[in-house]
Amino acid sequence: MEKGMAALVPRVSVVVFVLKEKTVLLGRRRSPGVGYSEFALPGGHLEFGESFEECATREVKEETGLEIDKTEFVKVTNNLFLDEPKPCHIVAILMRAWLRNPHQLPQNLEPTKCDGWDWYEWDNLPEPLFGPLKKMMEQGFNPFPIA
Ligand SMILES: Nc1ncnc2c1ncn2[C@H]1C[C@H](O)[C@@H](COP(=O)(O)OP(=O)(O)OP(=O)(O)O)O1
Ligand SMILES: [Mg+2]
Repeated sequence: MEKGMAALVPRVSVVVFVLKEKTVLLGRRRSPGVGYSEFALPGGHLEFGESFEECATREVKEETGLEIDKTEFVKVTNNLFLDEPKPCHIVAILMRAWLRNPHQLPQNLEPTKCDGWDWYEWDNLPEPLFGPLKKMMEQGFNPFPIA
């Protein structure tokens, strides 16, 4: 490999459908890079030694202040962003969870990364939606458990 060139490796991200009644929590991304200005789920990179549930709990807390409960795995996706200025390959672990206290409000704790958080119905999602999320929605995925 050329000197000074970072190795390109896949990374693992944990992203969370935080569910409240019939809605899911989304925020508009402000961090430079993939999904800039698009609506996406809270989440981030899995840290060394973490379980998926621990990572979900930590990322949601860091980004929104919300405490989640009943966190469970729903799906894994393989995401290639090869045409980006900084190409990346993300294995996304999608989790779902509910609020520990249904009255707790989301806070925008990382305002350089996100415009703010709000609840949206799955049938009426905001645009522009982050690519991987849009694809899942178009394929008929639904994050809510079957009643
Ligand atoms: N729904 C999704 N499907 C696939 N990939 C996603 C999804 N949501 C986010 N990602 C990707 C985008 C990013 O490349 C990656 C990490 O998320 P991101 O929010 O950018 O990290 P972060 O800055 O919050 O975490 P860290 O501080 O751990 O790096 O996950
Ligand atoms: Mg994040």
